[in-house]
Amino acid sequence: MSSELLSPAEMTEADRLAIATGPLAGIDLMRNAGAAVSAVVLAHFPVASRVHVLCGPGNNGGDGYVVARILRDSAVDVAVWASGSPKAGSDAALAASECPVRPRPLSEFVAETGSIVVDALYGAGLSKPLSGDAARAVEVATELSLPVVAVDLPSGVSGESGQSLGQAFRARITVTFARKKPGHLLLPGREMCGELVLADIGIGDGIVAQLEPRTFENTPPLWIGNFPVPAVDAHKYRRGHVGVFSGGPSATGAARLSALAAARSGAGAVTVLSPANAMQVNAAHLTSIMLHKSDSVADVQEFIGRRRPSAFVLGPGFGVGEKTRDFALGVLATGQRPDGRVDGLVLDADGITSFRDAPNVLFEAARRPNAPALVLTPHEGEFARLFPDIAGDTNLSKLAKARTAAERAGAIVVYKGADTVIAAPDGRAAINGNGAPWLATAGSGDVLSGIIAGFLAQGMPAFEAACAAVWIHAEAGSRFGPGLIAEDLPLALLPVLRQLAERRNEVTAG
Ligand SMILES: NC(=O)C1=CN([C@@H]2O[C@H](COP(=O)(O)OP(=O)(O)OC[C@H]3O[C@@H](n4cnc5c(N)ncnc54)[C@H](O)[C@@H]3O)[C@@H](O)[C@H]2O)[C@@H](O)CC1
Ligand SMILES: [K+]
Repeated sequence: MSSELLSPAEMTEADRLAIATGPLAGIDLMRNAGAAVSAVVLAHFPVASRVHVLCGPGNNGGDGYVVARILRDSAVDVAVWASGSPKAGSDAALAASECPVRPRPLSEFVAETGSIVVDALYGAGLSKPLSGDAARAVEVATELSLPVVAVDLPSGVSGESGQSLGQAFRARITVTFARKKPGHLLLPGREMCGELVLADIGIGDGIVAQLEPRTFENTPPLWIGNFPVPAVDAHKYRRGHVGVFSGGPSATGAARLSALAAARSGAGAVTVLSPANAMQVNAAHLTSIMLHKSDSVADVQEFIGRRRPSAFVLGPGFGVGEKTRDFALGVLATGQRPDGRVDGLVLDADGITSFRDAPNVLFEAARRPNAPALVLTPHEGEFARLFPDIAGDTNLSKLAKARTAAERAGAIVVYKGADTVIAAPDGRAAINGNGAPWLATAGSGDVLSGIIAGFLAQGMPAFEAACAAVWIHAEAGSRFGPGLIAEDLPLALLPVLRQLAERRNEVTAG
């Protein structure tokens, strides 16, 4: 499955395995990589006056020497600027020996407007910030606004984290090999890469499978097989019943947004659980969505026992405090009760913040055997409240942070942002790449929580439910575009859901 992502270390291992297994040798993979990059350069910049290929000392530089040879063979005016020379006997040294363009030292690098830069300085092997000649080369390219085609990764960007420690190339196009890396999707890496091209260099799916990757790009193939489509004889309660907790009389809108989203994502029934003093305002705004008074944990338990909801949303507009903690722990404790177990709880916003002083109480409840699946949906600030030490660890990427948090909490963690990461306690994680700035609008997160609960209620496993919801929410937002407000989102889901339902049917039929 090509939604797998490989860390730089995993990619090195994939290279090693592929070479050990044959039939391709290291130099063949390098020639394929160089050929893929040259094809991109020729296709995108057919009238470039000159191509400057910057070659580092490792295999990334090796790819660069192949590019220079192929472009020269295609009658392109090519200059090669080298930082150090490849180790004797390496694939890169062989590629350099086959390159007819005599390299000049990177320290003398000069370029002219109208030319193109191929950045083959460092890729997977980047081990420290760019300095000296490499940093100056970034400045030259930036100053002249030269289009940069990056080999594997823009030099200076970490394939692991997407962070750049110092200077880094900002590429127009990045050509990577076999599988994308986390740094291609995590910010700011995603932006530094420009357009991303994934090239097959002959590392087979079987080789990648041997590594058992646990990180994925969040795209439909990851979860379409679990995407819920109602059976012909569907009954509304068999399509799942979602309960959404409403805040007090002046904070009811968030819960209604969640409720509407849960309903639109296919839950057969949705109930807003409202404090007595907000019943009237909720009643005035609800039609197909049901309303139930609930002021205490006992009220919630009575509702669960009688109405058998399968998933809850708690947090949007609910307020921070003891009542929130009691309700969350009450729902999680249904795993220990004979009279109605709930499948899942989505804890968002105030639901998360309420546990800032006692996160372990929440995590212990989520870890108890048979407990409902807990899905936490923090943005950066909320994440730091629940996991201050993880949030503050500058050695961890956003991916590693979400993964560590999920393991600690025994919960699915949806670490929101323009590069949302979804992580499961079993180590799986997905990075979302279809986010759009239009989604940064009040109430957008409430809608996301509702979609997750809607899928949980329909029996989708929690990791897949969270991944699907994040992708669909982002897709709906980016298709809607400018002017989007949260009220628009539940309806904007429809064309996205329709296409997915059709695709799911094809998967089932096929
Ligand atoms: N056989 C293979 O392993 C293949 C590798 N490929 C290419 O090989 C690359 C990885 O090659 P390498 O592992 O040799 O790593 P790199 O070529 O990315 O860099 C390794 C070298 O650069 C030095 N270095 C790293 N960061 C530096 C910095 N900021 N300043 C100065 N020196 C620095 C390291 O000490 C090391 O000597 C991939 O990105 C890809 O482009 C492709 O050719 C496909 C086949
Ligand atoms: K590079």
